[in-house]
Amino acid sequence: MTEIIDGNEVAQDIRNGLLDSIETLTDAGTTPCLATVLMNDDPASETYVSMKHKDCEEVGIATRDIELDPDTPAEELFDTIDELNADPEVHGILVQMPLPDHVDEREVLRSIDPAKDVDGFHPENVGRLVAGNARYKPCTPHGVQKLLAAADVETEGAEAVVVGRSNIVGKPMANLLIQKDEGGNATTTVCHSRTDDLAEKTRAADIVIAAAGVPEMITGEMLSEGTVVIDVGINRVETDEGSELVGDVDYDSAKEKASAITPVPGGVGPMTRAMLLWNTVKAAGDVAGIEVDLP
Ligand SMILES: Nc1nc2c(c(=O)[nH]1)N[C@@H](CN(C=O)c1ccc(C(=O)N[C@@H](CCC(=O)O)C(=O)O)cc1)CN2
Repeated sequence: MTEIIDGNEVAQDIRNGLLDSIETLTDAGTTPCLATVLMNDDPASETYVSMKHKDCEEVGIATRDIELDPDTPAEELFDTIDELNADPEVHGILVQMPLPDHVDEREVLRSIDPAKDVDGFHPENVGRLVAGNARYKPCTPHGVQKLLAAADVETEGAEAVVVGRSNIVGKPMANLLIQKDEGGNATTTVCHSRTDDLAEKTRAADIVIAAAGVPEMITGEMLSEGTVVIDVGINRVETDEGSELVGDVDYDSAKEKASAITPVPGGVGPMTRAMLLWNTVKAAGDVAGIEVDLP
């Protein structure tokens, strides 16, 4: 029987597990607060940002919602970030990706105060992660670790294959998997568009994490019996019946081989949002000097 790892359920557990810490912080005068900056008019990004606000509202995290027209000069975005950096009531800042072409994404990430960088994308935070001293684990890979733990998947000693080498998912995911921590100690291979014989690599894996951004590219015949399959892809594709969300895994054929698999939607996506709340509560705890209990 293949286990379907329910991301909505695990994310709800994470949100519930944050409630006491949020209450403690709020009672001590530090209500955790997340500021989001949206500078694109992609409907998917708008959906993600509004879901993040709804999640915050559900658990008692305050929010600031900043929307900039995609044509806004980059300087205005930097001024906005400077203001949020200086605002003592804001603990976490998230600039929704992607950004318009005229804005240098790296410069934007560098301009966020690393202590408020709840995405974990600032070079200082990337460096800390790689060095095994993470301040904030990036939300999607951290969410994947929580999903694996919820499904009792042992990473220690496992052969893990990460398909994709993005800065948001592939690279930090591989880094977390090789750390000497819980959810790490895996023998990890990173595959990408130049990998020779991808199927050979995925067939040798105990855990496959698909994060290539290519709809349904990992099929059942690329997997061995009993593989754990985590699908990070979120691709909107047009079908005869209209548009549909699919992952980077061909769910039906992969499910035939997998011992456990995440669906899309309802797998990794909700966890990305839950771990953002986690990082925001951590950020507020650090500011308040209160050691919060994190689930
Ligand atoms: N600053 C950031 N930008 C982006 C990130 C990020 O981590 N930080 N990741 C992705 C998108 N993303 C977060 O913003 C994200 C994607 C999907 C979901 C989600 O909940 N998906 C649902 C389905 C939602 C739907 O119906 O469309 C699911 O999978 O069940 C949340 C966050 C790019 N940008």
